[in-house]
Amino acid sequence: MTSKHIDHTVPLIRAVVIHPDRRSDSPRLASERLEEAAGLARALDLDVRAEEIVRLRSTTPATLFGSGKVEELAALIRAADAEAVVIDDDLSPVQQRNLEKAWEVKVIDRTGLILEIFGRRARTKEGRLQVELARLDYERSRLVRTWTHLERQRGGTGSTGGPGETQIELDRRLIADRIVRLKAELEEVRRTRGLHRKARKKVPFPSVALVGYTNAGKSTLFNRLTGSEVFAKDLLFATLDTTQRTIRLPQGRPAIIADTVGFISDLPHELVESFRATLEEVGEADLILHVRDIASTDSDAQAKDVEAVLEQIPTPEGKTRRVLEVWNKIDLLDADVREAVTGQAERLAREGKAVAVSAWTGEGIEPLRETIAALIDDDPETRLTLQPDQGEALAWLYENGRVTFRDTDADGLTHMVVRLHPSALGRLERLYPDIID
Ligand SMILES: Nc1nc2c(ncn2[C@@H]2O[C@H](COP(=O)(O)OP(=O)(O)OP(=O)(O)O)[C@@H](O)[C@H]2O)c(=O)[nH]1
Ligand SMILES: [Mg+2]
Repeated sequence: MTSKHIDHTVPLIRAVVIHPDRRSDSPRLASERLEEAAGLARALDLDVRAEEIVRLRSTTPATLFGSGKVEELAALIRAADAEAVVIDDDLSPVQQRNLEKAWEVKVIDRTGLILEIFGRRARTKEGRLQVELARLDYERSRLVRTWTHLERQRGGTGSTGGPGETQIELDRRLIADRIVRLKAELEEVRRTRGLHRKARKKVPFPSVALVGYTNAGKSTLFNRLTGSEVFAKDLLFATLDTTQRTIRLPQGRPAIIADTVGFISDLPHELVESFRATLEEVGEADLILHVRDIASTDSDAQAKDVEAVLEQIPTPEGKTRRVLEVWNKIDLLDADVREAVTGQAERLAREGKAVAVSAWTGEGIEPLRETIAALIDDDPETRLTLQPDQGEALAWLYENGRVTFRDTDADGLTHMVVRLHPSALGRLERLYPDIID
């Protein structure tokens, strides 16, 4: 008899990933999409044994694929000795259950997969609540057992059959109750965070938000710009929670920079909804850095997806949205392509539209910092006159603004022109009202 103490490592769940190719609805290459789906599966620690693209000319309501295809895939699934199948599409609860029955494996669809990944990655209280809410929303509509059940059941007693009617009703009520409680809790967390945000607004620093497709290199760039070590990995949705740091831009000007959750095509609406608060924060940034993996063959389609999400985020009143594209990973490009890309970026950089960098090697980071500084440095100039004894105000101005002119006249009066963020100007008016011309 083997002792259960010998092996503590849980073997990875063996899986097959299937991308139903509908062709008409997306210009993306099916192979790119399949690769991405496999990446998502691996992000959930699945052992991807086989990957398959299935052309879908029409959909079968009961099983998505036609019966011949279902059988064909059954053979593939058996050959791979798979325990789970990922369908890179939305499945109705009925389709999901029928496929599970036909293949005798756990079946998970794209939304379910993304929700599971988010569930594992969430670290902050708000992140966890957001994901939990999104997951309940998804579950409510289908009432199927979630992934975690499968993991718990592994090696267990096996299936006990579908839940009965009363069980489903009970589940439904439990979910509804839980949603109400979660919403209240989330509201409370956000309320306190809202207060924090207001407190932060008093800091006269412009804010920069990093956004982009998952795996584009946001966290790597964040680390490069801030000298910190946020978790960055070749893993889809490595980052879920927003991290903020203060950076010094050229001329010593400070800015707050935020790393955020990545986007993906067909982001489940449940998630967009529950991450609304995070996205709203992005909308409030003075500058959005759209980080793109320029070496990916899917780069343009990814950019369009990100832009589509950005469009849904409201811009606060009186603010114009400013987006700078950061073309990342140029180190991965072949010399000739790279030259063309950097040349194009240089032309766009003059208009403050794009900068080509490698967050990995550091190439292009200095020009990026300068472009960021130039873009957020459009604070109005304020003319000031300081009395000889106002050294404290002088220090304050250097600390909180950018001095563009300073001259002391024969009477000892110091005349200055200082660029000040509106909130800094507000503070200045309260602190030293007499020095503004
Ligand atoms: N070669 C190369 N790899 C890079 C570069 N920037 C990032 N990477 C790699 O790309 C992968 C993803 O990087 P992350 O910084 O985690 O990407 P992210 O956008 O934060 O991803 P999520 O948080 O998952 O949305 C990691 O393996 C990085 O090492 C780059 O400039 N060049
Ligand atoms: Mg990240």
